[in-house]
Amino acid sequence: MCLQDTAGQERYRTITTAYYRGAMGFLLMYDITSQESFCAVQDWATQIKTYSWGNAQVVLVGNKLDLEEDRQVPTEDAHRLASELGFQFFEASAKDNINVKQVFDKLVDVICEKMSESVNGDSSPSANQNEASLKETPSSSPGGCAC
Ligand SMILES: Nc1nc2c(ncn2[C@@H]2O[C@H](COP(=O)(O)OP(=O)(O)OP(=O)(O)O)[C@@H](O)[C@H]2O)c(=O)[nH]1
Repeated sequence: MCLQDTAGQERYRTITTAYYRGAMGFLLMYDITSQESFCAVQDWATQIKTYSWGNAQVVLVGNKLDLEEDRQVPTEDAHRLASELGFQFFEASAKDNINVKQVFDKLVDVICEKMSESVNGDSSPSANQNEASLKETPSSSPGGCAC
């Protein structure tokens, strides 16, 4: 398994999209103490849908669960957005090692499920199909985000 950590900053966006092609899965992370980072999730999802292979799987992860007292993003909002986008969803803390293993296990699981569906002829992975796994942009403003 090869893991790439792409830069989250806007100015590196053109570079990071080059890494999307060929990726079988994505961990799309936001910070539960930052509404701004959550508001960017929809944009990242669109980027992934545009530049990745059609069968790429995504797990949405709200990080910094150890900072519950500073939470700005309600779990329900993120859960709703993940459902709308067709993503798995976890809250985690890299700092306190909460749900870190589970996040990676889930991503590998969903990738393997998709691969076995492909082998069984339910879908075929090919570059830039983009329609197989990633749902279209939700019609309404996702997750009550005010951005
Ligand atoms: N409290 C807490 N802080 C964290 C956690 N994960 C990361 N941080 C801190 O958040 C800051 C940003 O972490 P990074 O790993 O640089 O975040 P990033 O999203 O990779 O940043 P980019 O390089 O812009 O993509 C650092 O100060 C980390 O120490 C966490 O689970 N809990």
